[in-house]
Amino acid sequence: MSTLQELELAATRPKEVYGGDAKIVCDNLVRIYKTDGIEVQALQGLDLLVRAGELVAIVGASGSGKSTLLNILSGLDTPTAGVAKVGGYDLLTMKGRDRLRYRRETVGFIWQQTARNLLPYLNAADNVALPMGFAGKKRKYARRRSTELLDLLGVARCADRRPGQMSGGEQQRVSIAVALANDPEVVFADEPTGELDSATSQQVFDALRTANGELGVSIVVVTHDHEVTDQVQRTVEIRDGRTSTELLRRGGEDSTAEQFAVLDRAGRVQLPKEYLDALRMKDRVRVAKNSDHIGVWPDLVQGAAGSAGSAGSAGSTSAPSEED
Ligand SMILES: Nc1ncnc2c1ncn2[C@@H]1O[C@H](COP(=O)(O)OP(=O)(O)OP(=O)(O)O)[C@@H](O)[C@H]1O
Repeated sequence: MSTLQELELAATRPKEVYGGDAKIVCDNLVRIYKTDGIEVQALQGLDLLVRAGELVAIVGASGSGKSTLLNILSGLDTPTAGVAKVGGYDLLTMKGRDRLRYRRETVGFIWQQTARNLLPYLNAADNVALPMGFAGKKRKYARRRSTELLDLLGVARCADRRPGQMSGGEQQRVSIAVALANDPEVVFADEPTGELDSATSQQVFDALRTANGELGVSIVVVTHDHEVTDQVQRTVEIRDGRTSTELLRRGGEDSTAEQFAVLDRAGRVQLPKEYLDALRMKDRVRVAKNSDHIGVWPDLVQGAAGSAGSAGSAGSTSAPSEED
């Protein structure tokens, strides 16, 4: 039993903060839309951590909640409940002036439609210099940084061209330079290659990787395209408003990706639907702890009887084999 002194000490000890020093922390994020009295839970307790310097893809089918998440992380929408923090900004409590500074200096954006990224009547150099002007940077500095960024992303030749005089891939690479102009901590890219062919998409991803590697900026790419997995080290899948599985690519470019399930703070794991369907797992599964893994088996008795909820049935199934 704890002494009073021990309890007092525990109470004064700083609590461990979820996510620690992660650049993006989403903890049990909920967004409910209400239209005509009908509620839609677009995000249903989403957890996500993105560390400094990571290049992460967030994928999900249409309606899974990607745009909702992106709108919250970009400061355009406010979540209903939960925690959402980016670069130290609390997105639930952030107000007017902070919101402006956050959107101008802490994060950068690349949208699918070029028209949202670049002004058609400015050349590439001026497009990149523009956000620096808004942030109060000197013209000379803006010029120099604009040249450096266009050079880094392989589009120095476009400096004097307007968007209409560039290819789609060049426009997106200039858009990356615009997003990086104010040296943000995180860049969000919404379907950045959605309108491009695969060779051009490759160039855009090469540019994103260069920005990530050379400048150390965290980059989050949101897309419905699962092929993106080949381009990044970590892919997080959203399903039904929650992060479900992660694919991690450890090692070099040619390494194969390993699939992981997300384990939340309450110990919940969402198993991939195809695994559940293949083994006809429903309502309840048997679990057993082994020295180095936890096994999960279908409840065979329940499956055979077609019944759900009969107490004790899990205990009466045959013992799982160690091969699983
Ligand atoms: N403004 C809104 N009002 C009501 N429901 C909404 C609103 N925006 C999104 N939803 C609903 O929330 C859920 C998640 O939508 P969201 O747009 O975030 O998904 P998504 O993964 O971005 O889909 P897509 O790839 O098609 O853009 C969907 O069921 C959608 O119908």
